[in-house]
Amino acid sequence: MSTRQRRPSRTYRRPQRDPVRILAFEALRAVGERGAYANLVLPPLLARAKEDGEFDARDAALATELVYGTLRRQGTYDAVLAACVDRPLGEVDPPVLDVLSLGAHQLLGTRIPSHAAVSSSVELARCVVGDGRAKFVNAVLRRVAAHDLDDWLERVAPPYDEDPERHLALVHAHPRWVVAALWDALGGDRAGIEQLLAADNERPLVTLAARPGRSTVEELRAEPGAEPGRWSPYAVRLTEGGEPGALAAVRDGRAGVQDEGSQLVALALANAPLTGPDRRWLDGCAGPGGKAALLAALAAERGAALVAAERQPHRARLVADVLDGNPGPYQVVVADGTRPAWRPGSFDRVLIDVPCTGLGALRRRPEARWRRRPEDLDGLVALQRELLRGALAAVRPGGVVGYATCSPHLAETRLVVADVLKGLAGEGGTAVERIDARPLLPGVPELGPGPDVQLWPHRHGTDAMYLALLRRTA
Ligand SMILES: C[S@@+](CC[C@H](N)C(=O)[O-])C[C@H]1O[C@@H](n2cnc3c(N)ncnc32)[C@H](O)[C@@H]1O
Repeated sequence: MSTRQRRPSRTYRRPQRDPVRILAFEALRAVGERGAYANLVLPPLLARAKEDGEFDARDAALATELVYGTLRRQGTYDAVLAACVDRPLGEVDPPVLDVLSLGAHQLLGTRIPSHAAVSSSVELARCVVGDGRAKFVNAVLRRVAAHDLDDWLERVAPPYDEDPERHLALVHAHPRWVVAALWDALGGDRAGIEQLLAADNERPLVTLAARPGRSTVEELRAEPGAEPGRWSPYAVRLTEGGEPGALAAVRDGRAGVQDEGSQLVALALANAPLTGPDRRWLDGCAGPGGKAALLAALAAERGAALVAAERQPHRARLVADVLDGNPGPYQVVVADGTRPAWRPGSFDRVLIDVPCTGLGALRRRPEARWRRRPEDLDGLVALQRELLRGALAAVRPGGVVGYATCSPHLAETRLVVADVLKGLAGEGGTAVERIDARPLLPGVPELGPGPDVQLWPHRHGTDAMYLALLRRTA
């Protein structure tokens, strides 16, 4: 018999499974690995967790905050993590990096106590990437936990006076090129751009639009915490959150979830002065159909009909769903606005809400700022010009076109309009005059020098929508 004493083996402890953090990790993986959108990935994951009885409302709120916060501040957390990892972050396995980012957010962006943030991240790592890498996660997050966010920003961001754009990029978690583009569009001093960048990091209230003739603001205000919007007569803001999809009016399509900026764009186009008949309206980039639904309802009140055109068949189907039940005539068509399926001069009013970088809607798409590249602009701007030319061909002389983007990037807003108008002037055919859009957004202050309008999250509480109104004169 051996006389050797056996060392007591360390008893293996199973990792603690935390459904909230596992779900947040799954959502981050879907966004990072499959290019999914957090606002689309998260709701079905949350619904399943609730159905399985794993989640209550507080768990859902925490999971949402962890996913949105981690994605939104990714650039800042990457800079902090890079200072705590002894190899380039690109060499860290993406799932491990997701665990680290989630941990960094809990440590630096929430009130979760440091010990709980580290230990829950280590347990998560044990569940999803294994015990070996959990040790690495533990070591890195302990380094992160040594400082608070302000301390870290002083360490990783250059002083403002040395490099203002990089400073703001790290402090407010935006890519540098986005800071530069937003600042160009906004103009002004440091205070304005800081307010805008900070507003981009706030989750907006859910806003509903009561579609005229189908539901009323009074009906929607019966919801707990519902308040009238700030600018649109059809808007209701849900100040206590909740699930808008559960509301009967939203479920039946009589109301929709729609930012007030989008409502204002549709309203301004609908109210822009024109000469001659006002019966045929076109939404040339209609999918998924938010503005088309408001326009179709307004058109119905005035005895006009809306054609809603969309190039992608699956998005055209979404438009058809949204318009179903509209009280007046409408048609949904799959059509490419650069090669119109209608005769020139067919419409009295045309909205062209073009595909864009979406830099005006960063509040609701937390990952978008990191995914977009400045190179994306080339293709988008070329398409935007083509679509605006197509819209001007589609409207009859005397009719109006609204050119809208949910980006304030000057290359997508003023420069597109200026380029197209310059081109038309050289051609000597179609003639266009600009309409001052500002009086068509009554009561809304600080819309810019005109004649176009630019809304801003920090000034108006809306997405940064842009609208130029053009009337064909020949
Ligand atoms: C910014 S979204 C429009 C949002 C929509 N107006 C709303 O309020 O729900 C732009 C839409 O234009 C569509 N699109 C892109 N290229 C197009 C084209 N050449 N012709 C028509 N639609 C196009 C995209 O598929 C996308 O659905």
